[in-house]
Amino acid sequence: MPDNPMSATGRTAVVIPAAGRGVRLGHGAPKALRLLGGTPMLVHAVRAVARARTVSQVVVVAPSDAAAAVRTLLDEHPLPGSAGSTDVTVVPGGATRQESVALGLAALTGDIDVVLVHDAARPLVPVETVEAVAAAVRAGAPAVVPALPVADTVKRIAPGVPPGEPEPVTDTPERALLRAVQTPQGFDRAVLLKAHERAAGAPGEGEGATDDAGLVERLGVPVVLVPGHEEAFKVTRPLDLVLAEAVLARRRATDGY
Ligand SMILES: Nc1ccn([C@@H]2O[C@H](COP(=O)(O)OP(=O)(O)OP(=O)(O)O)[C@@H](O)[C@H]2O)c(=O)n1
Ligand SMILES: C[C@](O)(CO)[C@H](O)COP(=O)(O)O
Repeated sequence: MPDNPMSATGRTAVVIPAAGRGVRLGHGAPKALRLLGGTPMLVHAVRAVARARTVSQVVVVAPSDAAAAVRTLLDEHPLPGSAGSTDVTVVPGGATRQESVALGLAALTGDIDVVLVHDAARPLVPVETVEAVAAAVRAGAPAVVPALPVADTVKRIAPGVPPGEPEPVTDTPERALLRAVQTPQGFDRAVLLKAHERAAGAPGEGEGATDDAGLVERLGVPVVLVPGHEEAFKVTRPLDLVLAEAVLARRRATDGY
């Protein structure tokens, strides 16, 4: 039986780039292996996406020197309930997020036609967000991104200012037209593969793209936004970890999470 009623053929996979060092979070193990509520952040992220009924394969992209350790870690934390049937593959990552995602894409099984890319650093994404992104791709959008309005006013600055120098402002984009984007970002598999192949194919092609949708935009393929979720925030700096611990404690107390 297909994993989603909208698809007669393909299945949905999630690639989880987890090969970053977590420099901005500070010293310690690679960020994905840092504990959140006593459990590695990566385990939370895998559970979060595998909870989605539509997801049948998860590819974890591990730090290149820790792929075997990550495999062991995931075996020690089996997926609960019906998520237990999800196929979880581990591959070694690359030097950049973009390279790591490309390595994850190479490990997808042949029958996958919808791919979500989800940061291990967003361990608390609600299952509803994962399902909404996958459903929008299944409904025909080639690239779907969860996003939230921006709370701060954003300034653009001139490039090339040395660190420590005052940064000259060039303009103030209209805030109502800005969105902060999250993951999982969802794609038609062929579109995402083409975007990554183009980025890897020529020097400078993928430069400056900080997310996968940015690479797809460079192909001229339309990208659409769906509502993101405040709890899908990225654990980047130490204060984010404090917030993540608080959200997790609340879920455990109120939802039996
Ligand atoms: N070479 C890399 C770099 C990043 N990532 C992953 O991409 C996601 C988003 O990256 P980020 O939050 O920037 O993580 P880090 O690169 O670890 O953070 P930092 O820049 O502070 O070192 C994370 O899940 C991270 O593990 C990856 O798979 N491979
Ligand atoms: C993909 C992303 O999470 C979307 O907001 C973000 O661009 C990743 O940036 P990072 O600097 O690699 O954390």
